[in-house]
Amino acid sequence: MVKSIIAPSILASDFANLGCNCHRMYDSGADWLHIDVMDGHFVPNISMGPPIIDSLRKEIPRSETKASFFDCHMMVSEPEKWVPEIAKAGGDQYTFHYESTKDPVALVKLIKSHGMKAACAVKPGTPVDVLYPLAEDLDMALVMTVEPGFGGQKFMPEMMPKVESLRQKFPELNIQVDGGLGHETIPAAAEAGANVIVAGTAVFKAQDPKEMIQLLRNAVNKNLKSRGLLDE
Ligand SMILES: O=C(CO)[C@H](O)[C@H](O)COP(=O)(O)O
Repeated sequence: MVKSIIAPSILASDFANLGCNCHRMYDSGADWLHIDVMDGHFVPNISMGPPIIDSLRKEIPRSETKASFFDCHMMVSEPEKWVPEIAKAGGDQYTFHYESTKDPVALVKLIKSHGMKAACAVKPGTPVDVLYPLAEDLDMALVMTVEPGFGGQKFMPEMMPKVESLRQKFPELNIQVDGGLGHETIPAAAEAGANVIVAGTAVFKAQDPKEMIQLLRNAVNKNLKSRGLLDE
């Protein structure tokens, strides 16, 4: 069984008011915060790193009763290098790109040995079957629905067969989609079986983030229910 998980991407936040905006997301019903770490090498953009995660963790301590999960999407070369620092800064999940490592199995072990959940992402040009041998050991698979590097891009519906194949093969796996998700594109992602939705622009720029988060959740729950997979 799986749950709907809505993870606003803080890349779309006003960085001058980051802490405040993150509280607003959790207060609006977000389950996770999606934290995009970019190194200017694996992707053509630089965003944020361990010092910002550390500050956010001080602002949003881990809690049994309130949402506080930090989902760190590592768009970096040499992902092995940053595992200890992200763990120390307060990351809960470490998503590396399949394309960025020679030894994904060893990397999954390293991430888990640092007390984090391990997830693996594929870029649009990477076939999803590279994830199949890893899936049993992963806490989540991420199917990118834009080329990684920038927020506000157009959703790629042609990635949906990847999501559907993963859901067919691994019914209980957390399957995340990231890039261009919002009210027009959520039906396709939900129908394909995605249960973890990253949305930056759609949620942060919404007049009512709470309403947007609920809209995304409703679409996911409807599909999971129809598959008999919804963890209520
Ligand atoms: O990983 C990312 C970019 O590489 C972002 O998380 C993603 O693009 C979300 O932003 P938006 O919802 O605005 O498309």
